[in-house]
This record gives sequence, C-alpha cells and structure tokens, in this order.
Amino acid sequence: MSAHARISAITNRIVERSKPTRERYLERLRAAASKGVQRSVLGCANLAHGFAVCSPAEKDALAGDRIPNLGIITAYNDMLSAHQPFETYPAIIREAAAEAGGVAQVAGGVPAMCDGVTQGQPGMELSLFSRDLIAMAAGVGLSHNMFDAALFLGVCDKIVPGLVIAALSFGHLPSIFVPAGPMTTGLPNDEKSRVRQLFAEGKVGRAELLEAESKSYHGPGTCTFYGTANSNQMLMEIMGFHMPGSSFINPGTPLREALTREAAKRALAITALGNEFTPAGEMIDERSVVNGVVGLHATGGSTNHTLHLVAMARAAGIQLTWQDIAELSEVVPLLARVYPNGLADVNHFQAAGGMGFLIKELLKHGLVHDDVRTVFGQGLEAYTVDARLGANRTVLREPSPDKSHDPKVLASIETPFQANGGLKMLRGNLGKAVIKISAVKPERHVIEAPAIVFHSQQELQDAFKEGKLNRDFVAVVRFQGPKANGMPELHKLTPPLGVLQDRGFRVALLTDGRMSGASGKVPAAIHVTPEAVDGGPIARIRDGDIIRLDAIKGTLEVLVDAADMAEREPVTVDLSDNEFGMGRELFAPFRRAVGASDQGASVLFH
Ligand SMILES: O=C(O)C(=O)C[C@H](O)[C@H](O)COP(=O)(O)O
Ligand code: SF4
Repeated sequence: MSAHARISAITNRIVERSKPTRERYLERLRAAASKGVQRSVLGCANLAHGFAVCSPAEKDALAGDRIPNLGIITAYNDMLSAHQPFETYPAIIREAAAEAGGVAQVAGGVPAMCDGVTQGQPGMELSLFSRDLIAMAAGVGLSHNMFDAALFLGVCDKIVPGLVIAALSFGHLPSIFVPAGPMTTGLPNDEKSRVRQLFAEGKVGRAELLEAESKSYHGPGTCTFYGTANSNQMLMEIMGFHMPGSSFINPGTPLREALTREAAKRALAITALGNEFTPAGEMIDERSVVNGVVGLHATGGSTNHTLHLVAMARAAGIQLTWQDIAELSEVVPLLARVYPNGLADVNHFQAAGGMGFLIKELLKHGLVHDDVRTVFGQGLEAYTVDARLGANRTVLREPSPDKSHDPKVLASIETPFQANGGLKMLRGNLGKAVIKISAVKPERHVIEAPAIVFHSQQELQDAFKEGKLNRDFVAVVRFQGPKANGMPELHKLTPPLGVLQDRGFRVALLTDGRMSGASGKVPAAIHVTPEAVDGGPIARIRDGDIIRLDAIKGTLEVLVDAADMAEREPVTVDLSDNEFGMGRELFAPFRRAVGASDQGASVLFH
C-alpha cells in the first residue's frame, strides 16, 4: 500500500530539505564502499596486529579478501540491567559467524550510563553528552577498518542513538543492532510510582521504598516501562536495524540466543562480499527516519527522541525538524498504552502482539513507508511477524495476529486510544518546547497559572517538603539546558509534582532541561530553546508571571507585555558547581560546543 498522503508530503519535504547534505553524505559513503573489502588497504603489519589473537584458521581467512569479518561494538557493563546480558554475546556471535564461514571480532567497547542509577545525581549531567561520546568511541573501534559489517550491542537511552550515529558515520558498512530484551515483569510500574509518592509525602520510609524499587528492577534486561530504552527498541525494529521480531524477547531465553546467532549470520550475508550488500547509510533514508517518528507517535515514546532522532538523522545527512515531528503527530494515532502511558509494561505489549502487530496496523493505513530497505531485505511488511524458536537454535517467523491479543494495551488502527500521537511541539514568546501528552489527562492539556522559578530540581523538592507548593503553579526550572549543565533528566520532579496534581492542584513544568522517557502524567513543556544560559526568554520569567501552556493549540506563553519582557535583564546564575566533580570537568568542551535542543543538542551537528 502506498504511504498516506500527509506522510508522503512530509517525507518529500524532508527529502527536499536534506538534498545538499544527503547527496554529499552518499557521495562519501559510495566512495568508501567502492574500495571493496575494507581491510585490503591495510599493510601486513596493520593486518598482523589486527588478527594477532585470532586462530590460525581465522588468520588465513582474514589474510585474504573473501571471508567477511564482523566488527562487534559492545556496550556491556554491569551497571545497566539491560546491558548485562551482553557479557556473553561476543562468544555466541563468534561461534555463529564461524558456523557461517565468517569471522567476528570485538572491534571495541563503548561507555554506557544507566540513567536510573544517575537520576537526580551529578552523573546525570554527563548523560546526554555520553550519546555523542558513544558515537565517537564506536568510531574508534570501527576505525581499525578490519570489518565488512558491524554488530551493535546496545539498548539504553543514549547508547542506541550514539551507536546509530556511529553506524551511519560508517554508513558504507552494513550494521545490525542486537538487543538483549526486557526484564521479566516485576512490581507493576504504577505500584512502584505509588510507593514513590508515599515516600515523597513522608508516609513510608527508605526500607519500604527500596523494597518496592528492588521488586520492580529485579534482574537482567531492560526496565519494563516504555521509556527511552524501550523506545529505542521500537525504533530499531521499525527502522529496519533489528532482525524482525527481535525487540522484546526476554534475555536468557533460547529464542533470544537464536536471534543473536541469526543476526550474526545475517550480517555476514549482507556484506559487500555477498549478493545482498546493504550499507547502513543507503538502507536508512528519509522514509526510514519518518517510519521511526511514526512509531514514536504510535507508541507514546520517549520525549528524548525529539533530540536523538534529529541527531541520528543528521549522521546520514538527513535534516529532521521538530516541525516534521509535530506534523507527523497530527496524523499518527496512539495505538499503545504502555507505562507511563498506561498500566501495562513492554512484556504485556509483546504478548498483545508487539511490534509485528503495530507495524501491520500502521501499514494498513499507509502510515509507515513499506518501500524501505532493512537488514532483513526489502520492505517493512517483512516485520509484521512474530519470532518463534525453530529447530537447532534457529528462528521461525509467523504472521502477526490480525487482532490484538489485548486491545487495552495494543489497539487496532480502527480503534486507536487517541486520534493523534503523543508528542507535540509548543511555540510562543518563550521559544520552542516539546510536550508528551499521551500520559496527560485531557483536562490537563491546557494549564494557565503563576510561575514559581527554580534553578535546580533540588530547590523544587525542598520547597515541596516545606509545604510551600500546595497551589496552582507552573514550575519554571531553568539553567538545565545543554550548555548550562548538560541538560539532565529532571525525573525526580515527577513524584512531588504528581502528589500536588493528585491533591487537585493544576500544576505544570516548564524547563530547558529534559525529562525521562518514564516521566509522564504531569504536563511538562521541556527542551525549551533558546535555553536560559543563552539568554532565552525563560531567563526573564519572574515568580508570579502567568504562564499559559496550551498543548491543544501548541502554544507556550508568558502573559507579560512584550515591552516589559524586553526591558527585563535575563537572570544569570553561578554554574560553577556544575563544572566540577563526578567527571563534569572533563565535559567542559562539550558544554562549550553543544548545539541547541531543536538541533539535537549535539556537539557533532549544529
Ligand atoms: O528514559 C528511560 O528509558 C530511562 O532510563 C528511565 C529514566 O531515566 C529513569 O531514571 C529510570 O526510571 P526511574 O526508576 O523512574 O528513575
Ligand atoms: S532502561 Fe534506563 S534505567 Fe533501565 S537499565 Fe536502561 S538506562 Fe538503566
């Protein structure tokens, strides 16, 4: 089925806008690919170093230019429950590659931060910058130039976006993303959040809180809420970087291992040495990017992707804007209710039909482009499947169900939860911002209330504890932008603001910082640009100014006379505390070089 008219129009607009940068990108990619087997340019010493630890058979294979070699980039560490399973993946991949007549080597590792561990801590100020650092680190690994394809082992927040930037920067190579899958379901996410709000109110102690948190985050795998990490899995599937049906199979299962082995063999099959050469930078085009944005809207995905998708697209010479994202939101219905957009978790989403069913529904109305290339071949239709374990550790695929197994979690295209997507853009005399409304009740889509200004999330938490916030207000939390302090997630604001909202107050958040993909029920205008440290209007707001956040009209305004606002000096603050400690001194160059939020908040692209 051809794409929906609006989807096609927006895609064509992106193609036109991107032409200059996309054409230069493809020229560079094709020049690199034309050199044939990449390692053939290495001298004997280079090659000897590169395969020094290989077996004699592998050395023979790599000495020639007929046997494909996979470069594994791994984000394994024990800090992220989602990445811990990757510890054993290189051995599995090497074995599978050998079975298929190829070789696999770990090209390099990349750092990976768990935003859950650093949430509310100084380390969170390194989080966003770690995305671009991960791209650079993956580039260091691949720059050994020993490889005919790359396998990326990463799941979480900034890691997949950073790895995609690397994969597209090495776009002459085929790349496959290999997930590890979600943690099994523990304490329901809404129960976890309820205990957090009780703790915020002083009604339970640390022992009860830690017990609830530990029952929620209890083992290997991705946290089960639909935050940035699981939004990444959705993106990798719908953009064609995953093997079909890979995203939400639990770690430590035979099917999970079979999918990993299959990805290794498929990567060997799509190198320039075979007949299905699929360089990542040709595979991913404007249609793939639009498919990613559509998937984000249809699932109520993480607001972080209004930053990451812009940066990821730029790595392939594609210019995606917030306006594109906002207009796509108008035509894409919300089809999934996964926490924080509902009570279900990603395991329930998978059981209800998962990505295969979601893609099938979107294809029915032409809301995603079917005519795309993927690591699996041609066409997104191939992803309307469920992966099953076959004989001898192989993968079988069955057509996705025609009906959702749980319409309360995964809706049909005919009966969506909302007529449009969960992510909107706001504009007005405070600049531009993003808001996720899929988890906000309709009666809270418009908030008009006096501002209370804070210069840290701790200030707001302290004011809450002192009982000063029992009122209608818009919390203006500023100097949280990328140049100020690395644009941390301010997810610790969710419990106090959630308590105040549950008490019946009309509250909202306005910040140049970020929220977590797991944030949701309180209306929040985030990623405000220009940021306060750049003298943006947000730096001129004073306590008591009336702020109007209208997610229906898409406006964000301070109701103060323009002349009065212009006369106000923008407030400045001492940010020296954000420049040292917990490694922040190492990221001063990033704070100086980073671009605006609507350009992806990147040091790599402006
Ligand atoms: O966006 C994502 O996917 C995340 O990684 C989630 C957040 O960063 C939270 O910090 C982890 O959730 P909480 O346990 O509620 O703090
Ligand atoms: S989903 Fe978020 S909190 Fe969970 S392991 Fe990944 S980074 Fe950490």
